[in-house]
Amino acid sequence: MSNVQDQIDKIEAEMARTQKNKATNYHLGTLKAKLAKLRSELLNGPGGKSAGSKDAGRGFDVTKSGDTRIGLVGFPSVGKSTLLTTLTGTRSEAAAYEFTTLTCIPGTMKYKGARIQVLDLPGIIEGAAEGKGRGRQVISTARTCNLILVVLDAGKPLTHKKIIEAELFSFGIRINQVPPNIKIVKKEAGGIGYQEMTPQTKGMNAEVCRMVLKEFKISCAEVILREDVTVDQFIDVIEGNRAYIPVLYVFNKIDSITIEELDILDQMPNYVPISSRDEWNLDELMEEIWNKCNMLRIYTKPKGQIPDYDEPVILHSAKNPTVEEFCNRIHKSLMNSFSHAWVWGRSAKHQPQRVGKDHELMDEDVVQIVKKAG
Ligand SMILES: Nc1nc2c(ncn2[C@@H]2O[C@H](COP(=O)(O)OP(=O)(O)OP(=O)(O)O)[C@@H](O)[C@H]2O)c(=O)[nH]1
Repeated sequence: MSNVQDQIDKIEAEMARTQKNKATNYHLGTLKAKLAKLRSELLNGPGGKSAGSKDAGRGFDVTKSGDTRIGLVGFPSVGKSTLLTTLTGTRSEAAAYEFTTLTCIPGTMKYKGARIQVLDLPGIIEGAAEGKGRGRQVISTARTCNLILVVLDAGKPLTHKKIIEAELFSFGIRINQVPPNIKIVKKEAGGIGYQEMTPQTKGMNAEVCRMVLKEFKISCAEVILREDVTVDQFIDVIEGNRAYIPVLYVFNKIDSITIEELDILDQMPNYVPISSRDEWNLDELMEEIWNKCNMLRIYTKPKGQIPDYDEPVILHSAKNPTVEEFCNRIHKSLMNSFSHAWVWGRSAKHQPQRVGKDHELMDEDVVQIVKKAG
């Protein structure tokens, strides 16, 4: 373990020493590939690619207890525990049991009918300070979060933000990014085919592509870059086990800074100022959490009954989910007996509208599933 960490430190030091210019571009690409491989090894064990790969394609993922899971990350004493208690009230014993081995402290809150599980992920930054011993389970739990709140002390230097971002990056977590539009098809023969659909301005070219692929022992593949990407993004697609998670920066303790200081912080994207001690601005925080998680509420309506408005089915998606995705969220086998559905709400052209499995739902629609006869 420490041996791998030593190698990582060495490469990071070499990269810091290397001046960035055209001549060193290829070398830096190779170093980045080496670094990515070592980080994977540190996370998953030698040769292992498994730990994170299962959740890489999360879309309508169902979390264990609750509809949505959010994780709190921050340096000691920034106010994570205070925030967790303010948001979730008393801690749930049942949920605590689930995580005894993780040293994650969970709580649950309800917002707009969704049960949101909030986890404190303490190991992450302590691990960063020591440079080793990051709890692997805490990291894999962080990777399953629908949203990460980076909690910062508004009175402390912004370098803390950078350190946390670097940590999350090294765990294979990509914050506030979408997966890059790159296609890589491995082949048996024929060498490397390289195509740019858009001119590359961030360091990619045919030679860098070839050298990075070589590091990953890929000698035959078709590569198509459909957008302007960085070498890091290219490596992300080769490794294929990245978790793309939205992040909100929560600046706590704004009760102890001046209005002028607050104005400066205000320029930052994805940021919410709060005081968890004085309970300032928590409404905005909840609304931002809701928006960032891309949650949709779909109400179910059993035949002949009024819809269940207390317990919506929660779906996560940046785009509108289909009726089929809704059914799969309720039960894996439901589609086998699906005939059609009745939909009331914003997605329906008339109320109700009879729809098939491909109909796209909108927030707060009401759906009644009709099963096949027999
Ligand atoms: N002024 C002010 N102090 C706060 C606020 N929130 C928390 N604190 C104080 O900050 C200190 C640390 O708060 P905690 O909630 O224990 O912080 P933590 O991030 O959980 O700390 P660790 O458990 O060490 O990781 C406590 O003394 C809190 O009373 C706030 O909004 N304003």
